Amino acid sequence: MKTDLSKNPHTDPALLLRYRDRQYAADMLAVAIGKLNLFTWIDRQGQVDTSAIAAEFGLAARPLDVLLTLCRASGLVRTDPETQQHRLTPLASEYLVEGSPWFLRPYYAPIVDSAIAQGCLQVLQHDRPANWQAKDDGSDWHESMMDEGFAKSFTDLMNCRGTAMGQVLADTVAPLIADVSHLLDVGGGSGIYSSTMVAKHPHLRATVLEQQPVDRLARQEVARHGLEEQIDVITADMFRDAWPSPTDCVLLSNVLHDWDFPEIRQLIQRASDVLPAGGHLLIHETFLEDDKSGPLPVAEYSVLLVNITRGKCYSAAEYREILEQFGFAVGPCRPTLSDRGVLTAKKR
Ligand SMILES: C[S@@+](CC[C@H](N)C(=O)[O-])C[C@H]1O[C@@H](n2cnc3c(N)ncnc32)[C@H](O)[C@@H]1O
Repeated sequence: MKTDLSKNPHTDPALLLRYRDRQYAADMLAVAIGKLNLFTWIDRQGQVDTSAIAAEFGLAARPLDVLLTLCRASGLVRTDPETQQHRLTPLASEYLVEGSPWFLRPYYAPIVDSAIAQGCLQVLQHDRPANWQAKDDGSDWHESMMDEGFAKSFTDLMNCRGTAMGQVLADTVAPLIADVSHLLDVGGGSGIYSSTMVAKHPHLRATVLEQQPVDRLARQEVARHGLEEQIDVITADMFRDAWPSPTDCVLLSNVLHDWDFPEIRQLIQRASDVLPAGGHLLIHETFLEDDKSGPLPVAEYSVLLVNITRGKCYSAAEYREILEQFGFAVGPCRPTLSDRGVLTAKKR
């Protein structure tokens, strides 16, 4: 059935997405409390920096950053902005330190050995994404996306989320899109963001760049919306193949959070290479606050991402630093819908 993509919802589905997006956070906390006894150790030290925690528990940098972000956002740890030393808050001191009369470790015992908690511990120690929802074949999300059945189900997941979000994104960037003629939607999934953008801004043309087998799903969806004249879908590897040009606006929607810093730099460099001076880059994501003390829903979502992908949630400040290195003048980060936002940058 064809959807009117120019029609926005009247409500924000944030609560519904948060239930799903926070699914791994409780188990990650259970590991910190029940397996590592992290808070008792920090209490005994008084204050510690990240490298001391990594060395004591043998934890990898990417997942440890996600865990500490969750602890800050949950009001359990405070990090001094000058020294980057971590200390417990009174909440953690009272309830998460062995010897306290109010110690809550037994409360987490039922989930400390759950499949998700075991995955969290593996990721913390080995920096390897566990499998997607304990899939039997042990594939991580990136490998699973090559499988036709998994790719269909996950693309459906992103597509249903993207319909409302794409409409709001298209409105949020409307002043900027007025001067854009061709959008390149890299890792565009079902093409829903190109579709909503074109539906709202009929002067616009778009290209969705996707890998197999998602490219076929994108073609089907674009056809279902009757937008084949305005949107084409090309099959390419975003890291290896040339990005199509000319384009005056690149969209990276929910793509960078799948990757670690080397891949993020590579994708931003490729965007910089393909854009003319004055061209735009739109990063549509869940952004952490610059000091990584929240927001809690984004810190919780980051736990899910670190478990299933090679990425996590980043702050706008982290993206800003890379964007400036690759010749972008970075604009504001504007909220869109459901804890998401868009960071805009203009090629100098
Ligand atoms: C998290 S999804 C985001 C989809 C869509 N942009 C959205 O916001 O819903 C990431 C997408 O990147 C695609 N992708 C991953 N690696 C890729 C590669 N090497 N080349 C092209 N696309 C890739 C995946 O197939 C997937 O559709």
